[in-house]
Amino acid sequence: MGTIETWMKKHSLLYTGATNHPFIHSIRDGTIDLSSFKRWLGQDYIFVRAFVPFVASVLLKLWKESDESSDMEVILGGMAALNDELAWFKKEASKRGVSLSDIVPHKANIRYCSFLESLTSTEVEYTVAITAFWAIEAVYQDSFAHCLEEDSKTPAELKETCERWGNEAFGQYCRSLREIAKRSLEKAPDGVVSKAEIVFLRVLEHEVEFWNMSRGET
Ligand SMILES: Cc1ncc(CNC=O)c(N)n1
Repeated sequence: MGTIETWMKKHSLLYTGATNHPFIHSIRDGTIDLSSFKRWLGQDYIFVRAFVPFVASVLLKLWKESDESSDMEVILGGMAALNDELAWFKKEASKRGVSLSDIVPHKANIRYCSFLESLTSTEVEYTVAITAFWAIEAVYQDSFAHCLEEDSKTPAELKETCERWGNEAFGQYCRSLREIAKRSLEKAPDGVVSKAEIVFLRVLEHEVEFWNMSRGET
């Protein structure tokens, strides 16, 4: 059994907590209030701005540490998509009257962004960073895909947001990242695999905190 498959079984409660959070349920059942959505939008814009340099650091580690040449295209493609994503946040914010330049980062967001920054250190192995990258993307894919399911009551004005991360192409991209992480973990020494597992769990915890914050709970 693959390392990631094992982790998913072992930590399924936490993974489900991150991907079936009450914030996501409230989108899925149409009970979300607009203020929560706007809070999430502004905070996520700040997060994505910190995510870009993190992805750049993954590319740098790949170039230095990995011989798997096709991995670069996948990660570079992800980075290019973040360019569109930042433009989308700006458009969406202006449509909803959210001023992105006035957003004050929330504590949970600051903690998550600092965690990302800590992973950019040259001391952190490529295997560990690519595992985090996959987990961060996979949580959004699985979460927002729930909001697009057959029986969901996602409000029409939130469909576009859910499709951004819940669409099939993003799903395929996440499967590619998982495959890259899986192969890297297979070749890594036990100590690095252990570090990657801890980082995987930290990502899930940060994602749960991020949703809590978006609901206005912390
Ligand atoms: C908090 C959080 N986690 C994951 C993502 C998805 N990655 C890039 O958009 C995101 N936007 N925000």
